Amino acid sequence: MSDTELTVEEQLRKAQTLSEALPYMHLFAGQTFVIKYGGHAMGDENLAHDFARDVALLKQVGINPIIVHGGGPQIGAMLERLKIQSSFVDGLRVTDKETVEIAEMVLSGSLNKKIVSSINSAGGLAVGLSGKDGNLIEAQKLTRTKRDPDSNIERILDLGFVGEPRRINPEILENFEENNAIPVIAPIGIGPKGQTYNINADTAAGHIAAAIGATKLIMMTDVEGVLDKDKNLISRLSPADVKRLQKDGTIAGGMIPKLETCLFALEEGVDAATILDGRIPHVLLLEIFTEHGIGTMVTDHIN
Ligand SMILES: Nc1ncnc2c1ncn2[C@@H]1O[C@H](COP(=O)(O)OP(=O)(O)O)[C@@H](O)[C@H]1O
Ligand SMILES: CC(=O)N[C@@H](CCC(=O)OP(=O)(O)O)C(=O)O
Repeated sequence: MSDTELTVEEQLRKAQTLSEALPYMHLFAGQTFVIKYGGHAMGDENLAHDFARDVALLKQVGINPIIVHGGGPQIGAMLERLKIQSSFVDGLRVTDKETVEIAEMVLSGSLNKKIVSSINSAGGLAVGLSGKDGNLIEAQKLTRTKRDPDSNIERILDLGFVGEPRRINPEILENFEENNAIPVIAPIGIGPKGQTYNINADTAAGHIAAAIGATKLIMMTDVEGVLDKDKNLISRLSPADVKRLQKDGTIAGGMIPKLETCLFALEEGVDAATILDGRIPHVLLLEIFTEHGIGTMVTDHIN
């Protein structure tokens, strides 16, 4: 519908919404937000288009958005096409030599470029890179342990080429900021011997947010936010709440690395970490520029 077809009330409401955004624009100008764009959130063409426009808008109003993207479902589809089996432990893909090659190809290749070109078509200046570029994400093999409930013995799980960031070198991102560019980062890390590591995108986003002193970490996924046992949305969580939900099994699968990352980011000085429903059109704008945020906010400041 064009603006001329709107009633006066509808036009006024539009103007009001824009005007309400002004204090947030002032508040956030010059701040850096790390936005994790999940593989599930990027499935729908219209939503992907909205996302790209929102990111371009953030940059236009003086916020510095840094995009870290996932692509779990897209890696899964490629593995299936190639008839390669895949399994997950606590939301992390067990990654052998063949799988890490596919993960890198999908994440740093077509998927990264799709997001870049979509933001550029929306008027932004996006540049794609992986954690290997500029040594952005130096990684090491992730070690995960699990306690056997029967024997109470702690076992080391071998997840193959799953990495965790060891050191983030954010200098390359500063160059992007100086040139008004929006970095779009694929979560692939480089090991000490040049190995390629597959890093969970939430984990990569959290480490990048911590290393650059981001104000906010925003994670876009395919659920409303964190749900309780009765499937009701939990709007705010303290770190202690997260630990309790983890212990009683309310959170599982992909929500585990997401919330672990939120806790890590808060400990490292990020103000707030928010999990948002990427299925809602323009969810980023709603979260950032309106009084009532949506989704689940993990924060130390519970009032
Ligand atoms: N308590 C919970 N609340 C919400 N989602 C949960 C919860 N526990 C497990 N999940 C699962 O976590 C998923 C989100 O993680 P994931 O699939 O890795 O998303 P993404 O690809 O966006 O990173 C949800 O789709 C849901 O299946
Ligand atoms: C180690 C690990 O699990 N890596 C992930 C990387 C992509 C990712 O995290 O994508 P989403 O955010 O869309 O889930 C994977 O292979 O699926």
